[in-house]
Parts: sequence; structure tokens; C-alpha cells
Amino acid sequence: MEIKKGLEDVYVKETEITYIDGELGRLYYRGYSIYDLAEFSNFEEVSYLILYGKLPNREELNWFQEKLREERYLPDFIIKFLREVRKDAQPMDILRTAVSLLGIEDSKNDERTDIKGIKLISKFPTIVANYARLRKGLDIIEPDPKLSHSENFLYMLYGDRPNEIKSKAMDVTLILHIDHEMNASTFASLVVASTFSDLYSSIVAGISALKGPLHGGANYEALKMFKEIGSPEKVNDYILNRLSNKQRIMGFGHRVYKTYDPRARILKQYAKLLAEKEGGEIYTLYQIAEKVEEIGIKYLGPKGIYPNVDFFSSIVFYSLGFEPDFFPAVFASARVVGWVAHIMEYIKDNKIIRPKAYYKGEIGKKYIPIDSR
Ligand SMILES: CC(=O)SCCNC(=O)CCNC(=O)[C@H](O)C(C)(C)COP(=O)(O)OP(=O)(O)OC[C@H]1O[C@@H](n2cnc3c(N)ncnc32)[C@H](O)[C@@H]1OP(=O)(O)O
Ligand SMILES: O=C([O-])CC(=O)C(=O)O
Repeated sequence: MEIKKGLEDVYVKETEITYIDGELGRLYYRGYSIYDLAEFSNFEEVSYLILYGKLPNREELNWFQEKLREERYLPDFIIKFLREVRKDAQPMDILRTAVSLLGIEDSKNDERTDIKGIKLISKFPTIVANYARLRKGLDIIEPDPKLSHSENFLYMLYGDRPNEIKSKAMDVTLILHIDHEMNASTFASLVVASTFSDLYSSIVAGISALKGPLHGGANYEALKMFKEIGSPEKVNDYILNRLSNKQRIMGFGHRVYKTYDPRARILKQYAKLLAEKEGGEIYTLYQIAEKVEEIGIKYLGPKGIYPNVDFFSSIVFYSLGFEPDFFPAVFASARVVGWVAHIMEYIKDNKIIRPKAYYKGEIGKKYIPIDSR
């Protein structure tokens, strides 16, 4: 009996959304190279592309942007929850619970999946930014309909309009996190969707899987690691020590890429740019990350283990003003687009996801009453 542990190399669906070439380190959304999309496009356009399969024309983009803008606001019961919940919670737990609450409120709604999806794509940044401010004892900032999706995200965090470099860095980083084929969180959301459960429940499953440190939680772990190292001179000993203790380098390694993740290449440029502008602690952390990259590739590169998306995104998110434990929630704010798109693609030709487990225990055991055991 061959067991495909971790479903490695198992195809669970056909897709026209994302293609990864793991050997050459290339990534395409709907056939477009991630390099072109990061350079020339924007979050709204790429989200439309992922959801609807084509780049929007002017009219389609206007419709989509308008819908996103309208949906940025949170209902009062979510704001009340964010105000009243404890302020030392994990942001991913807050996001997961807020989506659950939105699902209760929307349970009688029979709108199309894409329309419900747009609501979530639009509301995630508001939930994340509002909780980030409340946690610091600051009041929440209402969304600004004049701003783009990424600008508004940072505006709700800072209270003023971000500069051009930060807006572009945020937009590119969100684009790079939108989708990644059959990753663990997308699969988790499909398992739920394949039972014809509702969209909110499927998205809650996605958030829950993304939170883990082997997946979207690795950006938080990478930053903790850079902080723990403390200075570039300490990197070599730290990495050797970590590897000899069989501990992983967080932000390194990938199930599909056996070479450098193309997203990490782009994010490294933004991490450098932002860190040089910020200086201070952030620049030191960037220098540490660069050294970890070098030493990590020296020891792990021959095994096909290289930096992944979470490695330099950690520096980008930190430079953009997010507290480290918020990084996975910012990741989720982009990945929700991919979850919704894959759910729509899967349920068109649905089959309930139900693999098998190979039973290795005994059978036919005699039941012994409790007092005789
Ligand atoms: C958005 C994302 O999800 S990107 C991934 C984010 N996750 C991380 O950065 C966490 C660190 N990385 C990892 O744990 C893994 O590389 C994963 C989870 C991403 C991929 O896991 P898998 O494809 O199942 O590979 P697996 O865990 O079997 O590792 C294969 C070998 O590489 C080693 N390895 C994999 N990643 C690393 C790493 N980051 N550091 C050190 N060694 C590693 C393993 O120890 C294992 O070695 P062995 O064969 O000698 O036992
Ligand atoms: O594809 C994966 O397994 C993990 C990943 O990089 C992502 O979800 O972005």
C-alpha cells in the first residue's frame, strides 16, 4: 500500500488559476508572469483576473473597484467585537472569528459566491487594521473610499496616507500573496466547500490552516528568528546550531519550489528599499536576513531548500508598520482572493473530498466492561 504522506505530488483538481514551475522558480497567474503583474498591475486588477479569468477592461475594473470600496465598512457587531475582545489575542484568531460572525449574519443571503467573496476581500483589511489600532489603545479609522485597496489598508493602520513607495510595496506584496495553487490553506477551504458548506465556513478553514508556522505563519517565525539572532555577525553560528539541532530555518523550503521562490526575489528588492529608507532596527534586521539567506543557501541549497515567500515578506510587513504577529493576517487578506477563486472553480464540477486512511490497528477486540479493565 503506497501512502502519499502529506498528499505530496497528488493532483486533486484541474485548474486554470495558477501555474508554478518549481524547478525553474516561475509563477504565473492565469498565464501572466508574476514579475509582470508585480511591476505593471495592481491588487484590484489582479484580484479580478484571479476571480474572473481575464484582465478587466476599464468598465469591468470600475465596477469591481466600486464594489470593493462599498464593502470596506464593518457592521457594528464586528466593531463591537473588536473593541471588546481581549487585546493580546492572535490576529489570525480575531480574523477567523470575525469571518465566522459575518457568516452568521449573512447565512440567509443567497448572493453569488463571487459577490460574497468581494465582501470578504474588502473587509479583511478593515478587520486587521482596526484590531491593530485598538490593540495599541488607538481608535479605529474609517476606510477612505478615495484610496486604492492597498493605500486604504495602510491608511487605516497609520491614520494618514502612505507615501508612494509604501503604497507600491504593499500593493506588490498583496499581489504576490493572492494565490499559490494547491497550498494547504486553499486545500483546507476546498475540503469544506466540497461538502457544499457555505463560503464563510470554507474561508474560516483557510484562515485556520494558513495560521500554522509551516505555512502562512512562517513570516512571523522568520522575523522572530531575525530578532533572536540580533546581529549579522551572529548568523553563521546561529544557523549551524539550529541545523545541528534539527531545527528548521523559517522562511526556507517549499513543497513545490526546489529553487528560489520568485516571490521572494521580488520581495527582497522591496525589503531592501524599505529597510534602507527606514534605517535603525529594520535595516539591521534586513542585514541579518540577507546573511541568513546566504548561509542558509550555502547549507540547504544543495538539498533544494531556498528562501520562500515568507522570508523577505517579514521584513516588508515590518517596514510597513505591522506588528510581527499580524503578518499572517495580512497574508490572509490577499490569499482570500485565491481561496474564493479556487472554491468557485472546484464547485462547478464538485466532488466531495474524501480520501482514505489505511487501517493498521487490530479488529474484532472483545469489549471489556469498565470495572474489569
Ligand atoms: C506560504 C508558505 O507556506 S511557504 C512555506 C512556509 N514554511 C516555512 O518556511 C517553514 C519552514 N519550512 C518547512 O517546514 C518545509 O520546507 C515545508 C513545510 C515548507 C515543506 O515541507 P515538505 O515539502 O513536507 O518537506 P519536508 O518537511 O519533508 O522536508 C524535506 C527535508 O528538508 C528539510 N527541510 C525542509 N525545510 C527546511 C528548513 N526550512 N530548514 C531546514 N531543513 C529543512 C527537512 O528537515 C527534511 O530533511 P530530511 O529529508 O533530512 O528529513
Ligand atoms: O504553495 C505552498 O505550499 C505554500 C505557499 O508558498 C503559499 O501558499 O503561498
